[in-house]
Amino acid sequence: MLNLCARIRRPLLASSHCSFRISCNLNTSSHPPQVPQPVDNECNDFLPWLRHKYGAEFTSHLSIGKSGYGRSLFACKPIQAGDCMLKVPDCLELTQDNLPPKVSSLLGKDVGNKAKLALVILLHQKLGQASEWAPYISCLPPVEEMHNTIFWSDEELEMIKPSSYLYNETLKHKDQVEKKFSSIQHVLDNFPEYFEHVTLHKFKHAHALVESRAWVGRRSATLVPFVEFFNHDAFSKTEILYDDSAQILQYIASKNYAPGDEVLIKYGKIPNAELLLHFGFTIPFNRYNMVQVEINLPQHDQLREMKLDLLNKHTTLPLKDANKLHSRGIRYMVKEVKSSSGKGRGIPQELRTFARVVCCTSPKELQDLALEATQNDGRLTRIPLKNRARELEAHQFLNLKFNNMIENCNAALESLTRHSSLLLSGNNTRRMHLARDLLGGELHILISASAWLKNYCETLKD
Ligand SMILES: C[S@@+](CC[C@H](N)C(=O)[O-])C[C@H]1O[C@@H](n2cnc3c(N)ncnc32)[C@H](O)[C@@H]1O
Repeated sequence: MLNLCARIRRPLLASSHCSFRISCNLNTSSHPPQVPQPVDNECNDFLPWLRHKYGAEFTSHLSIGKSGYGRSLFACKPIQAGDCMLKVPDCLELTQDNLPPKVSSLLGKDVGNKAKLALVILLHQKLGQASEWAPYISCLPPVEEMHNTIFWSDEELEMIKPSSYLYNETLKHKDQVEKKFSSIQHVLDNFPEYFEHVTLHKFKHAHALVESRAWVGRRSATLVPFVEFFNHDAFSKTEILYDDSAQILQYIASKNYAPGDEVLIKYGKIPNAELLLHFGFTIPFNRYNMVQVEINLPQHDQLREMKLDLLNKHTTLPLKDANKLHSRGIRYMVKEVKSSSGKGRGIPQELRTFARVVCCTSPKELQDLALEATQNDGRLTRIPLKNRARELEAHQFLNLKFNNMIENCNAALESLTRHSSLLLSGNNTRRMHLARDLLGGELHILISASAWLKNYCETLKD
């Protein structure tokens, strides 16, 4: 997996799950909502079920309604900053432990938490009204309402091709889910009473439900009815704390809410590519966006081996496996560069190092770089190349790369605009907007990086 994924490895909703004691002023008396909530008739059975199962106080501060993001949680009475809006005991979780032991025992060690939780969903779907979780299971969105890129057709995926990270991750993800399905096939066959008619398509749906709704529990992935109706706001400061001794998750308001206000939480610092992959949505002007830049050492470069060797010895890049570089190039994640004349934060130092090495034309230059690295902290080209012409060339090389990406992105966005009138189905239109949001965000980053590089090159010409 790329760094991007590793860093925010919580496609399951990020829970703080920290050991923390806090005194809460959760009022345990049951109040009916003081203001009408946006109506959600499909949840008619769910709230009474929830209150019956977990007590009326569970929903004393928040209630379910409809928002522009699907179902959402709304304040049903005034909430002050610092109030505990919701207390969730461990017992409210649906986990892999809900699989019958005879099913679990047949699952191989290679079957992960998410696949197991997907099986839990499938099992309860099959049980229908006989399942004690039926009111909750029936509230889960159907596949037609999900836009995670794993569900996009080849044609739809073409729209996001210039976003090489998302495009490649989607293909990888599809492949992984298919492999997971193969690894549980024998279990599905063995227990038709639970899993009859479970197809790859149904498994993908259940798996995507887990990815977009489950929390990383202390032991495994967990689904938490009601809690999963929190939608994402990158600016939300709602605190999520875990009281170890009481084994209760607590949601602490960071601001005041009036009855009827939508209450959102922050899933994490998630760029649009990840939001689209795991949750099926994007946010405009997402400040966590990143673009993947993929570059390679030209095959015809006579100094290629020497350059590879140098990069392997003196960088902390994903260069450990030089074969990877041979075949696929190196991938860097680039963020927005805030100021075209500032320090260039956002263009990774390693990317500039790579460009400086690529542009060397003699063994002597490479040896000098190696010497400089050993004389300093062991890392390559921490300072600009002494040879200004070469420094200029390296950054022009990079800028060329960025400009090509800008062109591709622009062309894709133009094509989306041109074809928008031809797209008739609802999903297509929605996905086209998502693709536009994604590419628009990436274009913004590429332009900012290119502006910085252009400016830097100008300073070298002075
Ligand atoms: C954990 S669920 C939240 C409840 C969900 N809205 C529902 O109707 O069940 C996550 C899903 O909600 C939607 N969602 C959450 N935050 C969103 C946002 N800021 N913009 C658009 N969709 C959002 C996405 O479909 C996402 O996969």
